[in-house]
Amino acid sequence: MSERGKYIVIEGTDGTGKSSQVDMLQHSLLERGVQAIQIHEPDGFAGDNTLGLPRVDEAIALRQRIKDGTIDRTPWQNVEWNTAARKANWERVMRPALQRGIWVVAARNYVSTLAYQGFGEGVSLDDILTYTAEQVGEEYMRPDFQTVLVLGSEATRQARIQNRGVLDRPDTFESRGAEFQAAVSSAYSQIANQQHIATIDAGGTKQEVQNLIIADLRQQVPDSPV
Ligand SMILES: Nc1ncnc2c1ncn2[C@@H]1O[C@H](COP(=O)(O)OP(=O)(O)O)[C@@H](O)[C@H]1O
Ligand SMILES: Cc1cn([C@H]2C[C@H](O)[C@@H](COP(=O)(O)OP(=O)(O)O)O2)c(=O)[nH]c1=O
Repeated sequence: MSERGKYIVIEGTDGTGKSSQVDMLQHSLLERGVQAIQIHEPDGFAGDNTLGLPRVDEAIALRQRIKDGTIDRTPWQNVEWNTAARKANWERVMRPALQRGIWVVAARNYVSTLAYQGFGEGVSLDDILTYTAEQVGEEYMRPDFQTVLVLGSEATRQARIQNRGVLDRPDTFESRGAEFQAAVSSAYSQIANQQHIATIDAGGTKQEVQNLIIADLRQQVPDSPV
C-alpha cells in the first residue's frame, strides 16, 4: 500500500492569496512527480479522470446556494450547508485520495466556518467544532499542515480583490458591509491563536509568500518533497 498523502490547508480571508498559493504549491508537487489535487471549500471537486476521482456535484450545488445572497437563511443554515459540502468532498474525494498517497492542497476548511459563521454571524464556536467533528470527523480536523495567511493592510487586500476583476454579483458574504468584512479579517488572527495554527504574512510577492509556506511546511513535514 502506498504511504498516505499529506493534507495541506491554506486559510485566510478573501483576497489574502489562498487560491494563488494553493495553485503554486500543487504545481511544485506535480513538478516533483508527486500526485496532488486542489480543493477550494465550499466548492465541489471538479473530478479528475486521470486519477479516477469523481466530480462532487452535491458540493458544487451547495456552493451556489451558499453564495446566492437572494436566498434567506439563518447563520446555522450556513454552517449546515458548508459542512455538508465539506463532508461530501471529504468522503468522496479527499479521504480516498489521501489513502492512495495523493496530496490534497486545500483553500479553506472549517476555520472559515469559525471566522464567517462564528465571529461574523454569531454562531457559537464550540457548536461549530462539535458539529464538524460529528459530521466530517476528527481526521478531517487534523491536517498535516495548516496555515492562515494574514494581510496587515486592509488597503492591500482591497486592491487585490479589485485586481481579481469586477464581480457580476457580490455573493452572500462579499455583499455584507465593511464591518462584517473587518470582523472576519480580524477573526482569523484570533482563531489562529486559539487553535494553535501558525500565521504567515501574506504581504510579500506571491513567490515570497510561497517561500514562507514551504519553509513552515518543511518544519512540520520533514520529508516534504517541496
Ligand atoms: N502576494 C501577492 N501579491 C500581489 N497580488 C497577489 C498576491 N497574491 C494574490 N494576488 C492577487 O490578488 C488577487 C486575489 O488572490 P487570490 O489568490 O484569488 O486570493 P484568495 O483565494 O485568498 O481570495 C488575485 O488577482 C491574485 O492574482
Ligand atoms: C468554507 C466557507 C466559506 N464561507 C464563505 C467565504 C466566501 O465568501 C464564500 C465562498 O466563496 P468562494 O467564491 O467559493 O470562495 P473564495 O471567497 O474563497 O474565493 O463562502 C463561509 O461563510 N463559511 C465557510 O465555511
